[in-house]
Amino acid sequence: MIEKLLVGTYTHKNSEGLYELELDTDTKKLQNLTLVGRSGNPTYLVQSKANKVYAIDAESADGKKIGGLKAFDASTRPFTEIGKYLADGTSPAYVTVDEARQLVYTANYHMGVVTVYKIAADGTLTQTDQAQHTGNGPRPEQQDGPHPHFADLTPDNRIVVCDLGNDTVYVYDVTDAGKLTEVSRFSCEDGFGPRHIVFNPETDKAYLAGELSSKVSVLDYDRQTGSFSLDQTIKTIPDTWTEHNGAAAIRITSDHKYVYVSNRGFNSLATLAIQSDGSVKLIDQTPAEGDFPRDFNFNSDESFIVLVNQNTDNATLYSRDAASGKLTVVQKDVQVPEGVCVKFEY
Ligand SMILES: O=C1O[C@H](COP(=O)(O)O)[C@@H](O)[C@H](O)[C@H]1O
Repeated sequence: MIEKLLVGTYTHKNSEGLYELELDTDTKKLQNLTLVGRSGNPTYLVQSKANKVYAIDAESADGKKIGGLKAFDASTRPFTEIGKYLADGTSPAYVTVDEARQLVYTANYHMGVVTVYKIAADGTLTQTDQAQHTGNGPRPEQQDGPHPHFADLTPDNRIVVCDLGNDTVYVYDVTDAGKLTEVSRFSCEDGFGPRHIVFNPETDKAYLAGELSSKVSVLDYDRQTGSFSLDQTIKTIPDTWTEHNGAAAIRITSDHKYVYVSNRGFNSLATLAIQSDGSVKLIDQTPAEGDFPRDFNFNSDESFIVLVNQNTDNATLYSRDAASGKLTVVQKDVQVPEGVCVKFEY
């Protein structure tokens, strides 16, 4: 069977935007890398059920940076651009679609804002709200101000935002019209650097990746109050690793047995087994087969993982044993320029 996936990239070197790759699950091979959409630094992307793709876009006008989103109709090859939503300043780091409310959320790391857009019937966007974060953290270089890195849905359809810059996880209510109201704030330990979060919607346990600390915290999400409390925190790298590491993507399997985290520095995928009480145990580290694995994702039945290494311009394909969680490298050195986001297509 052929499954298709989209790769978001930086366009600092040889990349020109958004790429499509095929995974042949019979031959266990990634193949046919194709440029499908031109965009500046499309570091994150999302495909809607209506087959539109919203990707980060960074451009410049009159020598100044402008950043935001590009919208594409993904039913053609290459994609057809249907809209561009740019504002002064640096581009966001994350984008997602809220299908139920027909909204799009972005988290802008550099500008410290969360932005909401309404999706029109033709897939184009209109901005409906923006929340400006404030504050900072103890690490002067990376926590000089607020840096929202992630904005996505909770299991009960609120919005959770991970702010790496001020060590805070925010929960917002959102109306169908796309207006935000803050519900709660969870403070991480100093210097944790919350980056991305995933949930088990059956237990309302949340697994929060800390980029700056190379840690995962297990949180309890309370639907009554829309707030988090802390259960457990563990490292995603060995205590003996003293060089730089930044935890990046975190993904949970649909059977809620395993969480995987990419380690940029200690170039690996950490496998965390979820115990019966929802806590996690670090059981394995599988080499990334490249440098700076910023993102990875599962194919449809989660028997494979595709990972992209930003600095070595390559993707690695793993087969995954669902029972043990074990990953086996089946292909490496697949050329993908400056890959930073991996999304399998519907
Ligand atoms: O993971 C990271 O993301 C931030 C935000 O990405 P950007 O493309 O919006 O700059 C990045 O600055 C940081 O270096 C990196 O570790």
